[in-house]
Parts: sequence; structure tokens; C-alpha cells
Amino acid sequence: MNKRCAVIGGSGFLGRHLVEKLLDRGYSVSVFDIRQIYVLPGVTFHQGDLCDRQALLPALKDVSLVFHCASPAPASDDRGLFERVNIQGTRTVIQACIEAGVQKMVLTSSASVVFEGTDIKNGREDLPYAKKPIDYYTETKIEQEKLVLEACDKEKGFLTVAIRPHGIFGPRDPQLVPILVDTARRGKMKFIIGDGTNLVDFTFVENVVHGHILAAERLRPDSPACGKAYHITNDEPVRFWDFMSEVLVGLGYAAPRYHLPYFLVYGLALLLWLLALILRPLVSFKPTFTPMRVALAGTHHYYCCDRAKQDLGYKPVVGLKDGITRTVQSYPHLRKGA
Ligand SMILES: NC(=O)C1=CN([C@@H]2O[C@H](COP(=O)(O)OP(=O)(O)OC[C@H]3O[C@@H](n4cnc5c(N)ncnc54)[C@H](OP(=O)(O)O)[C@@H]3O)[C@@H](O)[C@H]2O)C=CC1
Ligand SMILES: CC(C)=CCC[C@@H](C)[C@H]1CC[C@H]2C3=C(CC[C@]12C)[C@@]1(C)CCC(=O)C[C@@H]1CC3
Repeated sequence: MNKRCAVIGGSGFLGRHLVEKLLDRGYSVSVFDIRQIYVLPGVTFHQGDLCDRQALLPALKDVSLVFHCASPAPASDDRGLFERVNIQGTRTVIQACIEAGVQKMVLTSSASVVFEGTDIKNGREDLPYAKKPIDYYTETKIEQEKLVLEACDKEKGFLTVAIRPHGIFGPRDPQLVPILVDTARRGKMKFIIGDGTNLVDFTFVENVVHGHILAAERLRPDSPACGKAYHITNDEPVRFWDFMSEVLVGLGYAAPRYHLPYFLVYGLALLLWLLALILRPLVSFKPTFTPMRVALAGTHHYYCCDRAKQDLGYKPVVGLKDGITRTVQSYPHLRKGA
């Protein structure tokens, strides 16, 4: 097995952290992404759309291991785009990998594939996929995971595994902290949705990277990981609103204080989402409090990662407190008054 791998989505938040760690561990890396935003020794860049097989093939040349962590951002809420990239595009990635002789593929899936907006406490990987996924992102992540796990074929020498992280945060995250701060700056982060006691997983990006690399290195024909999905979390469920408050206060903003009933906010979010959908041809507006975000903010959703501990030898490498401190320090430009 050579130490040349490819990271599809390697310009993104998780992808770039993964590339940096792979380089530290002596891999040479081929990055495939729709955009190029950095240059690093040991990395060759291939810019293109993963739905284009001809564009993918040069990036997979002499590569034995592929990490697929590209996806449109959940905030885009664009059904056509999610279906094209996450479903058809993933089919194309699998075909291209087989054609190029890649032996192993690690998919970044999401723990949300089992989330339907109701409480999940210590959820294990054998929970059924969401029958009524809340958004198009989740709907297409489910199909994507199925495609990748079903493609695992020991006879053909193509092994696959899926990592299901939850609530990734850390330096350079374009989503969680920036959206939180933007919401606070617009004066909309004063309210706690529900009673504020709901526990959730937030996972520091380096733990997610660690889970991916362990999965890749443990994936062999005789390994229990073949064709399986693994939750990767910080293994420290935290109250959603305590986590948000810690980040906000760390950046100089006030923590939310006033409570609003969960079902009232969820109903309003659903109404706004429908309105945005109906009016889309005339005006375009993106509500901050989408049904998915409200559901995530007001329910329990934390997952058990015993399977990853047992099969992959996984253990978080950065604790939650440390992760929050490092994250807050990495956003000086988002501090209040900056
Ligand atoms: N962030 C989180 O909390 C969680 C994320 N995940 C999963 O982790 C993975 C990485 O997420 P994250 O790093 O946060 O996301 P990012 O948006 O930061 O990274 C994804 C990268 O993929 C690129 N990309 C999108 N479409 C294509 C395409 N058609 N062809 C090539 N490249 C493309 C993006 O480019 P561009 O930005 O231009 O679209 C971006 O550079 C995703 O699969 C996501 O579903 C799972 C659980 C939680
Ligand atoms: C209520 C509100 C507006 C809070 C601001 C923070 C949110 C933007 C994040 C809180 C939980 C995050 C999360 C994701 C995106 C950002 C949040 C909603 C994901 C949906 C990203 C993609 C996934 O696969 C699952 C994540 C769950 C947690």
C-alpha cells in the first residue's frame, strides 16, 4: 500500500485539516476540489467538479486511498445541487475510484442521517436512517452513505467505510461560529429555544480527522470496518445552549437568556421556510432559523462512539474545553467590536 492518497473536498474546512494531518503522517496528497485556496508542499491540486469523471481521474492516478469529504453547504438548501453532487457525484467518484484502481475509500457522512427532529440519546449506528429527513442535505447524505457502503467489495479489492461526525467545530470553520456570530450581531441570539437542557455532540475538527485516518489505516479485507459506518464525536455531550453561550461569551457577546417554547419556534421556522420556497421566483431570502437549525437547537442529539473505539481504536485527542478555547482564539476578527 503506497502512502499516496486523495482528498476530495480538500479545500474545505474538514478537508484542509485532514490534508495537514496526512502530510504530518508522511502521506503525499492529491487534493480535488471545486476551488483552490491554499498551496502546501507535498500537495498537488486538481481543480474541478466531482461530477466530472474525466476531471477526477488525473487526481486519482497512483492513489491507493481516497477520502471523500466534499458536499455543498447545508445552508444552500438547493435540492438540485445536493442531488447532483451528493448522489450522482458520489456515484461518479465511486466509478472513477474503481477505474483508477483505488483500494480504499473513506466517506465523510454525518450523524444526522438518523436525525428526524426528535430526541436521540446515545444513538448507535444501528438506528434506522431517517424516514422523514428534515432537509435536502440530510436526504442526500443518506443516499450518499448507502451508495458508498454498498460499493464495498472485497472480491474486487475496493473497500469502503463511512465516518459520521456530528457538529464539527474548530479553527477556519465557515459555518458554526460565523453563523452564530452573525446571528448575535443582528441581535437574534437573545433567546434559548426550549428549556435549554438538551444535550448534543459538538466535535472538535482534529478528533474528526483522527477518526478518518484510523478508519483508513484499519480498513483491510479482514477488518470489521468494511462497509460499515462509525460515529465520531468528542464523547462529551454538552448542553447545546451552554456550548453556544461559551463561544459567544468567549468572543465578547452576551449569552442568550430568554426562553421561547420549542414548538412555537419550530412552527414559525417551518412557515418561514415554506414562504421562502413559494416566493423564491420573486424574492430570495434565507431565514436564519431554519426548521433543521431549530430542531438541532431544541432536541437531544448525541451519539455513542463505542463501535469506533472497539473496531478502530478511536479515542478523542482534544477535549471539548480545549477545543472551544482554541476555536475562540482562532477568530479574532469575529470578536465583538473587531
Ligand atoms: N461541518 C459539520 O458540522 C459537518 C460536516 N459533515 C460533512 O463533512 C464534510 C466536510 O464538511 P465541511 O468541511 O464542513 O464543508 P466545506 O463546505 O468546508 O467543505 C466542502 C468542500 O467541498 C467542495 N465542493 C462542494 N461541491 C463540490 C463539487 N461538486 N466538486 C468538488 N468539490 C466540491 C466545497 O467547495 P465550495 O465551498 O465552493 O462549495 C468545499 O471546498 C461534508 O461531507 C459534510 O457533509 C458531516 C457532519 C457535520
Ligand atoms: C440556532 C442557531 C441559528 C444557531 C447557530 C449555530 C448553527 C448554525 C449550528 C449549530 C449546530 C450546527 C450543526 C450543523 C450546521 C451548523 C449548526 C446548525 C450541521 C447541520 C452541519 C452538517 C451536518 O452534517 C450536521 C450538523 C449538525 C450541527
